[in-house]
Amino acid sequence: MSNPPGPPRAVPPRVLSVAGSDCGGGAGLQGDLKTAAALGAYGMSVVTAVTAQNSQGVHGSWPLPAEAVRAQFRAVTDDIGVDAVKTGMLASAELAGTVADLLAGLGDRVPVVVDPVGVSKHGDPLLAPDALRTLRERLLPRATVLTPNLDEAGWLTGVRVTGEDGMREAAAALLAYGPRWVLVKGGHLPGGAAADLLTDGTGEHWFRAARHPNRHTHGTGCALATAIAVQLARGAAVPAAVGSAKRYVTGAIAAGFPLGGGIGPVDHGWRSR
Ligand SMILES: Nc1ncnc2c1ncn2[C@@H]1O[C@H](COP(=O)(O)OP(=O)(O)O)[C@@H](O)[C@H]1O
Ligand SMILES: Cc1ncc(COP(=O)(O)O)c(N)n1
Repeated sequence: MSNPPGPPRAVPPRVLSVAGSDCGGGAGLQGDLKTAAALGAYGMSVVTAVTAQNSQGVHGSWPLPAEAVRAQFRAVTDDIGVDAVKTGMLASAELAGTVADLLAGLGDRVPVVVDPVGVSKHGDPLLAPDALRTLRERLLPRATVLTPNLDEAGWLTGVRVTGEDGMREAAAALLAYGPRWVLVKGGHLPGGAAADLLTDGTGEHWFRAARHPNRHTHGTGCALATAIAVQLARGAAVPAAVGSAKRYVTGAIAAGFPLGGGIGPVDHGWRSR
């Protein structure tokens, strides 16, 4: 016996994460899918690389063939469709170029949040050094929002950021590569506040939260970027999307918990506990 047809169901915003797999579940595509689910979106993933990592560090990393990345992307976009994309770990110059090509095929309508992941919280590399140029020249121009932390802003621009003036200088240098907006994350600056600067070159928006002493911050940047993508997928303007994502990640950091013997994960599901 089949169910009688009901009213059409609302479809949640569709968010695609193009990222590395973190088997430990805190960052990468696992963190992205948890974030999307926590915020009521439908998450999908294109795996760029498999990593073996946990709270103590990254113990191995295996990029996928470009063909596998293309096939995953096409499987999603040809059938299911996407309302926003988030990119994270891209592993190599070849994969960064492949992803840039795929995004170009998507057209300009779909917002793209580019998190230029370079190293893990433990300092382990997640991107080959020769990928920098491809990232800068091919990915950054397609970004609706680019979300570097201070180290990433430093290696993308050569600006050493040690304070809020340096964040402004790095943001201006990054805008020259073509992203529509830049969010320089000040999470690693010393001081009592975790302050992030959002700009499109016409003004500044500062997002400040009290710095939480919790050391369990694995996955902060991934959660923030995906939460921005979720709000953009819903049609929010960029400043509103970042404000909402900042509130989400601040709560997730405050609730981060000790799993493993090192840096534990943020709590993606904090709002439902
Ligand atoms: N201890 C903390 N307390 C509150 N917010 C933080 C803390 N650490 C980082 N953040 C915030 O988390 C977000 C991610 O930033 P960050 O940790 O710098 O990124 P990444 O994970 O890329 O290194 C930013 O909004 C930043 O301000
Ligand atoms: C697959 C993958 N992507 C991104 C990060 C960065 O997250 P964090 O900076 O919290 O280590 C990571 N560790 N692993």
